Amino acid sequence: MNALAHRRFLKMNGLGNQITVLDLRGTKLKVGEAEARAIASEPRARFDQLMVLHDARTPGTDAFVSIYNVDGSEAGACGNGTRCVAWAMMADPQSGAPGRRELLLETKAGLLPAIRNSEIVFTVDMGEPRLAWDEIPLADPFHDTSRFELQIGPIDDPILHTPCAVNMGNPHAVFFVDDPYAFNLEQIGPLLENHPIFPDRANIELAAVKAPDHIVLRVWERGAGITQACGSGACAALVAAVRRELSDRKATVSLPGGDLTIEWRESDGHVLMTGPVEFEWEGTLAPALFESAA
Ligand SMILES: N[C@@H](CCC[C@H](N)C(=O)O)C(=O)O
Repeated sequence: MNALAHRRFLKMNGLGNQITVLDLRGTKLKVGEAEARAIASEPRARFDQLMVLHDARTPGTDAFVSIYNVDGSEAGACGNGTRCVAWAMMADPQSGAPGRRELLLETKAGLLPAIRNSEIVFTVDMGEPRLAWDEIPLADPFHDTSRFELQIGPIDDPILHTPCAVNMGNPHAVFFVDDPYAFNLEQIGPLLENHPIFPDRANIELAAVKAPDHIVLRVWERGAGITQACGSGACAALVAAVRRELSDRKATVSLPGGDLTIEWRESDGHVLMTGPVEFEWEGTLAPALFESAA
């Protein structure tokens, strides 16, 4: 395979979460922070997250996936992007493996089995949430991360306070509120994402439990800002709601871009995320974008 050939990319979305899938399997090419930012500046390849496919590293897996936010930072998990990768590998008429209904992906956060339920609906096993303070990670040793001390706004009348921390392959802080749309997330999001309590920064969720099986959610994403949907954020919100005894272990999570079904499975503690993907267009990226990493 010629490493300097133009590389095909797929522009997709998962409930409006903008995803670009770039297949570098069969090459030694890599994308780093600078390359990710350069690709994000290409109008047709612009993304919230870039999913880069590499040859499998672990026997039994189908591909290793590197994940980048639009600011160039690397993430361990992206639920919506993983469903898009599953479509690209199982259903894309050009590169998909026809007939394949299951595959096993690997990211730096671990193994992610994916199942194709129908033409565009996929379930990803997002694994077990990590809940200890140093696994989130938090800067201070909170014994109970289901309600830890953090607030913004006036000390005696905070705007938001006492979130629940969950690591779903990436760090999340879930604030329970009555109406997620009543907050200026554009303003609050960056303050909380970069709060010193989060040494690796964090994704910030505003969640309202409307019924034991229904959560309304908005997310400020680390490295990407407000997105239409965040799959790992939806998983974190469900896990946080169960930890607070606010919801059932299976619920619909309604995001601005649409609904995901999330289940925190009792039998093995894994979190399953089910939802659709949409293919938008394909294009090619010039080799110059990868030269520095070749
Ligand atoms: N949109 C994603 C989450 C992507 C990663 C996140 N911004 C981070 O840096 O942790 C999803 O669907 O899970």
